[in-house]
Amino acid sequence: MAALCSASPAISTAAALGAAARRVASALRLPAASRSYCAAAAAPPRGAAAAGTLSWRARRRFAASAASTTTDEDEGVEMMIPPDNRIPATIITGFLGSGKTTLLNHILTAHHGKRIAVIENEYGEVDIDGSLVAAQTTGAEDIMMLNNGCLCCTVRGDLVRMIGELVDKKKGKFDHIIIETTGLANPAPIIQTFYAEDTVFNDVKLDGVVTLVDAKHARLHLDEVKPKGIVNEAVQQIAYADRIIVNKIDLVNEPEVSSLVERIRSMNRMAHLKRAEYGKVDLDYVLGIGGFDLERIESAVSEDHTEHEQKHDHDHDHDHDHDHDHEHHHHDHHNHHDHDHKHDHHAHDHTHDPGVSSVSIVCEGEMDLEKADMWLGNLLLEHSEDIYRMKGLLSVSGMPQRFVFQGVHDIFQGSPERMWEPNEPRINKIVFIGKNLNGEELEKGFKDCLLQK
Ligand SMILES: Nc1nc2c(ncn2[C@@H]2O[C@H](COP(=O)(O)OP(=O)(O)OP(=O)(O)O)[C@@H](O)[C@H]2O)c(=O)[nH]1
Repeated sequence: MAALCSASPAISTAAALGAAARRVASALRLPAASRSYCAAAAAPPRGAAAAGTLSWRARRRFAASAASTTTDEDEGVEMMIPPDNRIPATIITGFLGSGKTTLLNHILTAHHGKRIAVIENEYGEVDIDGSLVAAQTTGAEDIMMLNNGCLCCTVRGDLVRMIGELVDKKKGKFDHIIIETTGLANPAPIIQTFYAEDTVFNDVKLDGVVTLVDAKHARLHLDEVKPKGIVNEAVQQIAYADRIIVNKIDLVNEPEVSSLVERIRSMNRMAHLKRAEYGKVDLDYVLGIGGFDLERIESAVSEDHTEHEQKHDHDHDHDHDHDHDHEHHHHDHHNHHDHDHKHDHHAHDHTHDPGVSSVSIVCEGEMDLEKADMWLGNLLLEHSEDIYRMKGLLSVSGMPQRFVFQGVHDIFQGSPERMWEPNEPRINKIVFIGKNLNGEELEKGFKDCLLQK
């Protein structure tokens, strides 16, 4: 497993810290020769495949995303690496009755030219939803049912088997897989399946997690206090989303929607958010979104901030209607050219929800790789259970490219991306979504990794 970036001295240092730290450490700490290429590692989801396999997977992924910068040292591996033409898969989640099937039906009956295979997980139901039967005759290439339990727990193995079957028997006959989870599913283990299982990982890539939120009832579920150790699925579904659809807005008034949107934003500011009736959104909002592609991370991270600074710009996907005013809006990221000093931005730490929140940190300067390595390693070692989602963009000292990364708990992937422009401000950004996040500590830890001048 340590062979991922084996020349890295940080691996041995981090070994003492344990598996998660070691892998994260190897993700950032690279021998100079391979920095431009091999730059990531993944930790195994709990109970998943061996770490060595995952490291290899990670390497393959990153090589695919940074193939143009291969070094001799890695050529042997690179030659084994196919281009990433795996089939994209979208997870549709959302609490019971939030409108998942309605959205699925909308997708299947729309004219998008995509051939879609559907895996539908109905908890304890036997028959396919009536509306889907109609859809089956039009849009769906294949519909498979998982009826005997919930995807996130008892039938994960069935999901793996079904994806395997789809790929074996029907490869080339469909372009996209949509998985509709039960309303009670926690998306985390389902996401992890895409990284942990060879049969899935080799042929299928996770495109994104789309979460439906019932505008009328969501509050009830979000407020529900669960017994110790039991997750609130409604919260989890929002926290892991790449796209959020606040559905059923016809059933509530505007202030109610706005306050719900504000609350959702406090839990996940990385996801795009739209309001809808009967799941009616543009298809490119939900399909082909690349929420798990490193190439898209920068926009995800950037939008997180521009949203707060461009409250009145409605030209893009975000719902800007949240009316809570942050004190930190005043920085203009576009004016960094005018600054010749280090310009730090404050962490946005939302505390509306005592459980899940998001913390975003932006600061200018160059990261000390070793420090960032150790910090992130230790952080994940101690808090990977609480850190649901993480995305970032770093300016690493000595690395000519921008380094992008994303993570889900202890699964971490990162890669050098495009070159920094000569006059481009070296801005580092990181966004966390999770439980019990301490914004101040995170901000301090992140900024302490900056190279001291
Ligand atoms: N008024 C209103 N009803 C909606 C809307 N979207 C969906 N519904 C209705 O809400 C009910 C539940 O929708 P589904 O799409 O079955 O919800 P689901 O999330 O798949 O439900 P489960 O599979 O049971 O978790 C259906 O009767 C839908 O017709 C909406 O925007 N407005």
